[in-house]
Amino acid sequence: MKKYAIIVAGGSGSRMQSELPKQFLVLSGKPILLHTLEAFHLFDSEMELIVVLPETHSDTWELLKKEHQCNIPHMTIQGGDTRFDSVQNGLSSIIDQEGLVAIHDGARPLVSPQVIARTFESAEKNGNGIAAVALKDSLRTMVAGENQAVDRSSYLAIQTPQTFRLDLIKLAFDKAQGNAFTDDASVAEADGRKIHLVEGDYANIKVTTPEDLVIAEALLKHHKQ
Ligand SMILES: Nc1ccn([C@@H]2O[C@H](COP(=O)(O)OP(=O)(O)OP(=O)(O)O)[C@@H](O)[C@H]2O)c(=O)n1
Ligand SMILES: C[C@](O)(CO)[C@H](O)COP(=O)(O)O
Repeated sequence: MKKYAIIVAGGSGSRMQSELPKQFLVLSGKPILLHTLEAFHLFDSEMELIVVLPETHSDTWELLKKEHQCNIPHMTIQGGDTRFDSVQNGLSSIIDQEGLVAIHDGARPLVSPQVIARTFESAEKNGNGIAAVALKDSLRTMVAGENQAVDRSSYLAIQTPQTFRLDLIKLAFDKAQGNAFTDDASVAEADGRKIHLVEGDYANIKVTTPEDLVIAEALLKHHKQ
């Protein structure tokens, strides 16, 4: 089946508190977004890659691509106000109804070929494949201003890629009410789909706050050894 990847990099990175959106920051000699793009190209050089960018930063990406001699073929499109809107723009750019599409955060540069493969295998078999890992910390819930322990084995941390049969995820996004979904599995679930989890990877972090830059840089160096 034909494979696509939508790499969403349309955010402003407000929690990173950096003027330049975090996906363009350089780690281990390359912009975060370029590490992410390379991970998908390395997994399958035939896959169609779509990069979603902030409205105000298509020039930034063009300059970075030149500077880092990026020759990976990919299409770029404009993002929206929320992650949901950016994914929807990405999906609308795909004319095909048949195929599989991985949706991945541009801010997760450490995704491995094994994790990408697991999500595609599950999507081919079950309609979707969502990367997830067990929690390492204990959890508490807030109830009426008070906190109380919960059983952490009842919860999982959800990552990307989140990979789907193209027709199913396009339909789910078209039917979705509002844009407050924090991930794509929730959109598919709201359309009545059973969600199929596959093993993610603790190294597949989402670069979100400043200390994540230090962790991601160390992991990237370690991966290249
Ligand atoms: N309107 C948006 C918002 C987010 N994203 C992308 O979705 C991924 C996960 O979002 P997050 O880590 O929250 O990124 P930001 O929204 O940029 O960060 P923040 O919430 O700190 O502002 C990122 O790769 C981000 O670029 C997007 O494509 N379009
Ligand atoms: C999609 C995601 O990375 C799965 O963990 C996450 O939900 C994105 O959340 P954010 O608030 O947009 O960073």
